[in-house]
Amino acid sequence: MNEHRYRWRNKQLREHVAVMDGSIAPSIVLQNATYLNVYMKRWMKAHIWIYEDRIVYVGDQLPSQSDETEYVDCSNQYLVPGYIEPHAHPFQLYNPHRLAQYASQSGTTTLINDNLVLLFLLKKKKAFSLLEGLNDLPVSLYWWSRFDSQSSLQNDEVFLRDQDVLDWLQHDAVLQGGELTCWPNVLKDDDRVLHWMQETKRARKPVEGHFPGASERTLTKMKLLGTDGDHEAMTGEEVFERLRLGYTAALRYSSIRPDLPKILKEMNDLGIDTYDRIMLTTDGSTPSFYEQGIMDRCIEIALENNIPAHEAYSMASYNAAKYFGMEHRIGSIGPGRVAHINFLEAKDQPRPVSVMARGKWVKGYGDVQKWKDSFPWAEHGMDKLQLDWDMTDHDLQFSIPVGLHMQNEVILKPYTVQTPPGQDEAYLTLLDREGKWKVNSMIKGFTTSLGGLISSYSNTGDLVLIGKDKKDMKLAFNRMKEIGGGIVAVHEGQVVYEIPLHIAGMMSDVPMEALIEQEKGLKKLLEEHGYPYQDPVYTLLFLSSTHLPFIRITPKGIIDVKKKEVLFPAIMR
Ligand SMILES: Nc1ncnc2[nH]cnc12
Repeated sequence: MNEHRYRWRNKQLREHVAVMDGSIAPSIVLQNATYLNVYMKRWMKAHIWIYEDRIVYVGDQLPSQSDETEYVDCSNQYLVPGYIEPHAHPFQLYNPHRLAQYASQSGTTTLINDNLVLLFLLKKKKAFSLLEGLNDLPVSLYWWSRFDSQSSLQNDEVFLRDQDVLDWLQHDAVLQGGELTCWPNVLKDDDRVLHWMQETKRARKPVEGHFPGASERTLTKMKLLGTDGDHEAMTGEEVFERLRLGYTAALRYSSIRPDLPKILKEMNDLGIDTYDRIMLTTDGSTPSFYEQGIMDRCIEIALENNIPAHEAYSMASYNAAKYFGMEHRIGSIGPGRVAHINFLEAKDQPRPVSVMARGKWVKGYGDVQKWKDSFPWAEHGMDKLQLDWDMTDHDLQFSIPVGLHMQNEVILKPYTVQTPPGQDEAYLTLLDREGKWKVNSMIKGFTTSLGGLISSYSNTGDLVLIGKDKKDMKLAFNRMKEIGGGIVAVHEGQVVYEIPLHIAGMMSDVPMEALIEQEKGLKKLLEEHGYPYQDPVYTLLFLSSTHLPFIRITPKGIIDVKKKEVLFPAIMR
């Protein structure tokens, strides 16, 4: 474990003190800086000394020793702590490495990431070595430990072994337990998850909820069971309730729920003016949503809604650091913290002109840290998808009378399928990526004309097939298999669009800017074929996710979410 990523060794701590004693020169001195002191909620002036990856001094002294020291005159800039994304899903077609690179350019230099995809794709040992490997970046990547698959698997009971979850919870890179997308089961009788929640608290780490539309009673009961935070408030009222009950509330601005402006207006109308337990999150937005920025964009929206600047910047830094019990390391400009610092031209312009991450320049001033172009995913067991089986016509026989009717990108209601399929109905198949089982149904509201679309990107990593033409659907499968995983669209016998996902069929390894264009192309194609909503990638992700109402297609079969009942089981191929 290269621990220095999560803690400094005694030798390093002694060096930091030696810088103060003047026997070692600091690496960088940020001179005449106006910086946000988040502890006292005020802008102050100081010289800030950096040594390697750490802030070692903030005050009016300059170092006696300074050969090799880089002096930076910050007199006409405003310095704020590096931004923290407290609730990242680093696999929405992008991968953790590319997301971190891209996020750092707009000042988000700490991300707390969902481990769900790692649970599906890697055994624990491999996952932990991936976490170490991802530490080659100057940003701070932390993780959370999931307690459920968020779907209904054939092997649900062995998806998460007790000891594995406990090992995840103990890991230095893991800062929280959850998110609790399985909260109804916990409330009912799932003592395994309840045990893991208690183990999380014993480790002095918070438990994150997932309580959309939850009543006061549910929020209270989940508090009694040990939940600390929730990011699902969609109104000012729902934020008020969470704060009143002692939750930390992350306000969301995401591709599927861009609620932040509305929430802030309603919070202002309700007279909420206590922000210490407020964070901001983009909650795993799909690539093109991030063109407008990440946490910097959330701060900008807060400033536009009259949130005091020192509060807005703290929401995206210090408040998150405190929530995770990490304020000794991240979230502020003070001695001892990791040198994540954003340099602004003005207090009301959160998009930094320069970014320092772990004491290295990653944007703007100085010799900018050159990112390694890509990450050795194959060495970490996440290579291209290799299927050793083929689809047959037998896979495309549809007899189930119940289909999934889209109410929006992600809410699905059951309906009685029509024969022959109606204009806005399409065949829907979920195929096991190992080729063992299949589930056939219909989907209403996804497309009115597209011959075939396949996606190896899904909640469980199994293959989602949608289309109006069975030949096109098979062609899409063959092309996806040929390119080693991805999203492929076929129409009238031709491949009309594809997004390669060469990291285990789930993630792309192209730079974010290119991926954003690829996603835009997919959205345009699907719009031309009658997809009526804004976020098709989320539709593909959540078709098999049982944390959303009302009906899902999952590895176990067609599931009634509320009743947790298998309406039509998966069939072995
Ligand atoms: N619960 C979830 N799982 C995966 N990705 C998500 N993006 C937003 N919520 C998510």
